[in-house]
Amino acid sequence: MKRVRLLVFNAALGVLDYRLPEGMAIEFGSVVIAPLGPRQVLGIVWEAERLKAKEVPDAKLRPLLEVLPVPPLRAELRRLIEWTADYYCAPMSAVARMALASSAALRGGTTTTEYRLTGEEPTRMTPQRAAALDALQGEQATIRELAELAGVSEGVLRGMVGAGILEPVTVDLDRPYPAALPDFAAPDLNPDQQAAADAFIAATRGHAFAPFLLDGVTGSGKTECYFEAIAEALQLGRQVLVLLPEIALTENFLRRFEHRFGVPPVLWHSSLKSSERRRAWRAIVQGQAQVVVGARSALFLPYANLGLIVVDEAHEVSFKQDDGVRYNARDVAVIRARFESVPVILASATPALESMQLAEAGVYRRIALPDRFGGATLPEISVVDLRAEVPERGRWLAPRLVEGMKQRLARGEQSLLFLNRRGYAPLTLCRHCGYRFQCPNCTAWLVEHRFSGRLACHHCGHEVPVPEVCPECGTGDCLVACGPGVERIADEVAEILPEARVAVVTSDTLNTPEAIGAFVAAAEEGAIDVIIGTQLVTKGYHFPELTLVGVVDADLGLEGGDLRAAERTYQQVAQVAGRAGRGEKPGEVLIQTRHPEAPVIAALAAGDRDAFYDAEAQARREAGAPPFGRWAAIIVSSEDQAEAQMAARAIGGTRPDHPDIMVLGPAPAPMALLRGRYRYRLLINARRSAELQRVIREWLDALTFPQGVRVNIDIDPYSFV
Ligand SMILES: Nc1ncnc2c1ncn2[C@@H]1O[C@H](COP(=O)(O)OP(=O)(O)OP(=O)(O)O)[C@@H](O)[C@H]1O
Ligand SMILES: [Zn+2]
Repeated sequence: MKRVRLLVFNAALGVLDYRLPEGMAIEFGSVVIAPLGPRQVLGIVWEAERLKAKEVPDAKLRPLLEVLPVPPLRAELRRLIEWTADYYCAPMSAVARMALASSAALRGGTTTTEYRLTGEEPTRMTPQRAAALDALQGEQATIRELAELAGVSEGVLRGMVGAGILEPVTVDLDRPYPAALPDFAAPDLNPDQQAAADAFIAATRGHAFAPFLLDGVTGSGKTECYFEAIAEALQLGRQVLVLLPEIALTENFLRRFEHRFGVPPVLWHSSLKSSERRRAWRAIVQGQAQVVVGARSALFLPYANLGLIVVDEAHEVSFKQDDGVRYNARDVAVIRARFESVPVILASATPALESMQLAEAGVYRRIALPDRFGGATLPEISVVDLRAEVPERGRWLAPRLVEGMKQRLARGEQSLLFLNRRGYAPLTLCRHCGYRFQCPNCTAWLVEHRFSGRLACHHCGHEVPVPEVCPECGTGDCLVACGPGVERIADEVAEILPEARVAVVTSDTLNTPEAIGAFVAAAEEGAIDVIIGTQLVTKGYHFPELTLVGVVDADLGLEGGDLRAAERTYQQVAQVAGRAGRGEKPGEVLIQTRHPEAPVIAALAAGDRDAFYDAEAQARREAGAPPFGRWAAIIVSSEDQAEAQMAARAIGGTRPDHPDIMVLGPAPAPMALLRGRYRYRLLINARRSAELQRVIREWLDALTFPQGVRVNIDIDPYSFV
């Protein structure tokens, strides 16, 4: 009899033993189906000595049912799953789920059925059918996805299939992706770039763990350098993973990649259609997908023969996942590279302090690109002290910035205004009674969006139409907007530069690949004079005619208790400043602030990056903050406030007594109510030497909580709300 230990996809059970039936062939990493009570469960065959399970006598073991027809997860990936679960105190099954990503892809079947419009007019028209006809032009997807797109029920669409208005199409999931050509359009690199590329190429050939920090100023051509390493991996027949911080950047990357290698890379992100997802996953496990570019979820996929990992814009906070498994994709990418014995390149113009520190300690090899490519110079940065240079009443742009924009418009150049606030105004209140619009589910104001005529919560998605009268006092026409969002700045620009063509760029307006593509094309063609955007436009883009950048409110990021607030402000402003003057014409940056004396603003104005990093490192060292000490958070939540508070107190009351660990709280979270759940937080500060995870696990494992209470552990937290 042979015993098999499974990691099962059920967080409560975790690990279970089974019997291997006669004639069934498995290996470690095989993906299998096993019985669980009256149901079935997915599992991965694991090394028994690495997973603890409840001892069950042989006679009681039930047999495995089936081995799925996919390659077993390789040992390197199994080790990564173990490491991630252990480090982030997450269930292993939750981590492993990210490797499998699509249960449909596991189930044989190399084709699937999608539907599209036939062009046939319905003989019986209904409002739903009309809506579907309208929304589904040019679309092809499963019934469920089409129903979502069109906002009608699946039943309506099935009826349309019956009536011949929609037709099925068989999609081949194993049709190969076209081959990328390493020599399609190789650039001439300048000497610095060549040195960087040579180091990356040698490491890629070497097939050993080699972490790099590619620290190059904005516009230095970091992408071109790591493209050379990708070309080398392609020559060697090895796969490459490129992680980008957000989907919005992939469109731009795609175009550059295609320009360099002749074909687009394979995309991976959360909004892929199910057929695209299945096709990509299968090509990834079979090694046919050569270069995969994606958001952080691409990190755990079962690559057949990974040869290189690139993390671009590696300083970005969005690499940290803030729900489910709370991992940092940048850090786990380095760990994956170590298990896979491959190089990993972290690229950024504004590296995280943590990465700088590791480079200084010699753990990462730092490769510098100190100059912009092609003789372009870094922009001239100056500070606009809003206390001295006051914008006109009811306006937000200081006269100097307005003047600069007028000049750019007259010269046919572009300006970019950065304000990290979506919508029209962050707070709306009643002039008559002072009523403030607040989200019923969250500790947050509702943000007015004039484009859509709605008040929206940016945390839970709650939305209401902007009311005619105040819901509190019933007065009409009494709502006042407080503070600016990008939409309000757009109104101001329309008043001061009525002839300017303006694009507002936020996740509300740029939410599809088509919209992003159209924006980039318009900006490149010079069809846009003024871009007004959130952090979405701060990085990655290259518009040669853009010569003026205005930071509308540099103080915004410094509010709130985030321990990395100064660093984040530095990065955002330096990145957005880096969009100016990338072509032949020099760039200018104006930073509006009420605190010109703040160290981060002063460092930005002086262009003194080292001074900023030194001061920041010093402050963190004194606070025992990362990378010198460590933080962890425990977040307790429940729909019942008393229950949440009690659970938080129980945790606080049993805090470990440990010389290297300090526990702060529990206290109500700054976001005390989020999506209808009451939240309490504990913050843990530890020395690097403390076995932080073990201490937290033992501490919490000893407690039991009511059903409705969720206790989340956040190791190396970025969010302090
Ligand atoms: N060797 C080269 N030959 C031709 N064009 C180049 C070369 N190096 C860089 N460029 C061009 O210069 C521009 C800036 O390069 P790139 O966008 O890679 O810079 P970056 O370092 O990633 O900047 P950022 O951090 O600001 O995004 C791009 O349009 C790129 O195509
Ligand atoms: Zn809300």
